[in-house]
Amino acid sequence: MTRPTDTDFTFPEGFLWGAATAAHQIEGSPLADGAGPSIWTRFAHTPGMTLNGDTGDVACDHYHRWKEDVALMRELGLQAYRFSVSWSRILPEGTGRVNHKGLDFYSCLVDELLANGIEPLLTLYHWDLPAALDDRGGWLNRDCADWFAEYGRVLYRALDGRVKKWVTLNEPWVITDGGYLHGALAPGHRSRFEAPIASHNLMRAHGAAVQAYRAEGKHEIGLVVNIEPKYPASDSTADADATRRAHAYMNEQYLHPALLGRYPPELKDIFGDAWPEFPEDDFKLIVQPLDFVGINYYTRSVTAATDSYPLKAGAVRQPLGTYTETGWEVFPQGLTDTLVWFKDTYGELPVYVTENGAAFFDPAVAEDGRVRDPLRIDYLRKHLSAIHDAIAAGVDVRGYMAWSLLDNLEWSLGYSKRFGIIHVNYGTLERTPKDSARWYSGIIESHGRAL
Ligand SMILES: N#[N+]C[C@@H]1[C@@H](O)[C@H](O)[C@@H](O)[C@@H]2O[C@H]12
Repeated sequence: MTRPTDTDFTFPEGFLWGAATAAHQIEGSPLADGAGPSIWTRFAHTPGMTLNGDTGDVACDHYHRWKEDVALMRELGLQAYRFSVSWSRILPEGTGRVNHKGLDFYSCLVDELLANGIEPLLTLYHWDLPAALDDRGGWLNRDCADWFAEYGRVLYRALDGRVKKWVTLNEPWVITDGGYLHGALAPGHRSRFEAPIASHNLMRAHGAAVQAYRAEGKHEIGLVVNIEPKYPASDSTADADATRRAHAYMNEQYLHPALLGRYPPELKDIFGDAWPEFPEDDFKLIVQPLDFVGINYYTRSVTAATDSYPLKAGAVRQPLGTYTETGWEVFPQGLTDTLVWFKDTYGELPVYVTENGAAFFDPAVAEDGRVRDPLRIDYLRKHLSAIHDAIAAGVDVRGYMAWSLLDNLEWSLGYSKRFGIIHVNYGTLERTPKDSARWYSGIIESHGRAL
């Protein structure tokens, strides 16, 4: 990675600098104003499912503090804010009756963002399926494509024009690997037979939501995936094969159907008799022209053959590596490699880095009011430089959303991991911009030249 000089280091004109969150992780008040429960409301209230029994009942109380949070975004000079909508605030039963108080919350948030010169990037689905739809089979029910398109249409009609960048799904790999294969995330299923069905239906729902947008909307829509580049632990055939399987399973399983209209062949090997024969017609729905793809990047995996189920591949800890609080290696080159791989594999489609960040053990707010988080500044600096290297290599990267705006609910890990550039005191809910927020503010102001 080259260390740029001030003169030659620029990000493209219009490169969008922002931060990201998700509804269930920050809002709190999951049942307020007529909202219905989601699978995460249920999952977190099921004993043993989350660390310390942590729930999203309060979270960062963004549901009541959204104006304060937008003011903080303005203070930091954010140009964009990526957030998600809680489906069951809009449609408490998942389909049918619209809860207008829920719609009003997001309409007011969007207006406040726009009034402060901040562009909204709206994610339709960031893991919090209405519980009422899970009762009808959730992502295992092929009707989910119609449900999701109906939900999208309600939001498109209400917000399109004020919202000009839409995302259908956030990280379908995590939704199925966590929620249907290994059971660590809501709805907590553990089935190698269910996981491929949920994955496929998520992609059908993605296609249906994009189709619905093309009929209603006039702006941009895309898909957000998490990509973790895989590097073989040795030059053995076993490790090379394991790396190929892991790459296909995590990195190609959703982009291939969405952009190429087919699954990577390794998936049939991985799932064996649990891999269904999907109707060819499904791919006509799944493949829809996209305006961009969002890539969430956190780390890499040095991959070796293991007896893990069903992948038979696993990550090898690097003895000289630097690791975050979530056990992820800090490897900025992996972001450059990922962005170049995306362009080489899928072509010239515009890309946003829609999440990038790290959990470190942050100190409390000091007496001088600062939260000193040098490791996060170093992480963000190196990954922004890595993006610049990818841009220099010809990748059309359009923006960067730091994960996350606020310390928040890290799903099953509860409040134990802090990813925010803004510290949240979970007792008082007081917000304090960390040193990394002040640093990032300077990066935005200099359009990256201060890196
Ligand atoms: N873990 N972790 C941090 C972060 C998670 O908080 C987000 O909700 C996901 O989109 C993605 O997994 C990344």
